[in-house]
Amino acid sequence: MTRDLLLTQVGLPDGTTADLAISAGRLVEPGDVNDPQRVDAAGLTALPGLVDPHTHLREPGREDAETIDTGTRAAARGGFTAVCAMANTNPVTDTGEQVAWLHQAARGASAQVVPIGAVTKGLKGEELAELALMARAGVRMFSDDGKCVHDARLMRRALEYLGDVGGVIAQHAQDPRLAGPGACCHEGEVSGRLGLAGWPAVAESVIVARDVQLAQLTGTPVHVCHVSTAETVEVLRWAKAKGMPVTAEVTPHHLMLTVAEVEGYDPTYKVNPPLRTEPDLSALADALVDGTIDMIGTDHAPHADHDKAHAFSDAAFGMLGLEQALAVVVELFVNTGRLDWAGVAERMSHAPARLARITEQGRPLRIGEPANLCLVDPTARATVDRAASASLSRNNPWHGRDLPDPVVGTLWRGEWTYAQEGLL
Ligand SMILES: NC(=O)N[C@@H](CC(=O)O)C(=O)O
Ligand SMILES: [Zn+2]
Ligand SMILES: [Zn+2]
Repeated sequence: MTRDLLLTQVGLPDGTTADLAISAGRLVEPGDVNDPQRVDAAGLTALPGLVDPHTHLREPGREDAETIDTGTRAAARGGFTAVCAMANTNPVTDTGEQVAWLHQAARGASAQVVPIGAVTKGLKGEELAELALMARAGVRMFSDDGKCVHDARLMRRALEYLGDVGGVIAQHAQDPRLAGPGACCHEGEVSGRLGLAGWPAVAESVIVARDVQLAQLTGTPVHVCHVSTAETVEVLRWAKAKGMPVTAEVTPHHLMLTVAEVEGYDPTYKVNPPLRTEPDLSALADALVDGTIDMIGTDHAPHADHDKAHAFSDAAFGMLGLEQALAVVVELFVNTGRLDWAGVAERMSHAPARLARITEQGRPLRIGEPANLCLVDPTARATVDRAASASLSRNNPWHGRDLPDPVVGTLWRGEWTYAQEGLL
């Protein structure tokens, strides 16, 4: 049994200050703790534990890039108490057995691991995976992420099946014909000048426009992964105004970095979908603030050096995300006054927990609730050092940048999964 805990004078998302007491993994009345460990939290803010709707853990199959252990330690370092694990592992999470394996393998991890099931067998886009058996094993979110479910008929059938189990499909929206083979850079002036195959914005928004209508038709919700363009924001705004069942996420990198990063041909900045333009970034930011985009998804995509250290066109797609996600959100939205802490908690904890139907996460910090929280120092800053990461991989797009360094501690079920030196 871990020791009781008392966090004194901690700021809460609603702007008030209180003492938070924790016993047996739950928030309790401050009078109900016994000989607690005391932490002076004056000046710090407590957020509900962050929930990532989109993480690549790489285990099983690519344990040289990330494992459940290292990936969830990176999550804890970033303030996350739950991560939804994408299905594009080897083997793919496309059966009930594979879901059960992941639940078992994640015992002892530093955060809750929520398996996402594949929509199609082997992510091949040809026949449906064992949706009902995975649902029986507890899966509610399904995705072929890395690949788009591009066959409209298959997408419709998957949505029809999932209606009965209360599921949702998270779509990697990329028309494979419009973003043809080799497409690796936002189609525009930069791709032309650098001689890189273009990935046009419209390849994303046409799939989103189709999917929101399939969601409407079937009544089963669609979630749009890593929204990257102003055109997609327009489609989402229209779909939500019509009451179509759709949610969407945006990554920290699509909010802060533009295609200009690609000028140096550094494969660290090769990601799917590609980094876009300033007008896209401002449309994405406005959409996150006004609720058109519901939440942050990190798309934490670790890759070993030997998969990244190639010519830009040959390198793997993806970048790390868990450890600096909150830092980027603080810099862009809290420090500019565009979101308060309650707004951050909604977009990085409550909304993703609702999406993934994780009942014990994304809860308000109230007596009786599970003690999942992240302690934040709103003023701390640091220069990011990719070597200091808990991840096994080093493809960190924030390396060398001066950013907020907000997370000082993370508690999952009342236990410290991360605590900055000197906190305890
Ligand atoms: N985002 C990426 O560039 N890569 C992801 C797949 C994905 O999210 O599409 C990966 O698995 O590496
Ligand atoms: Zn994707
Ligand atoms: Zn992904």
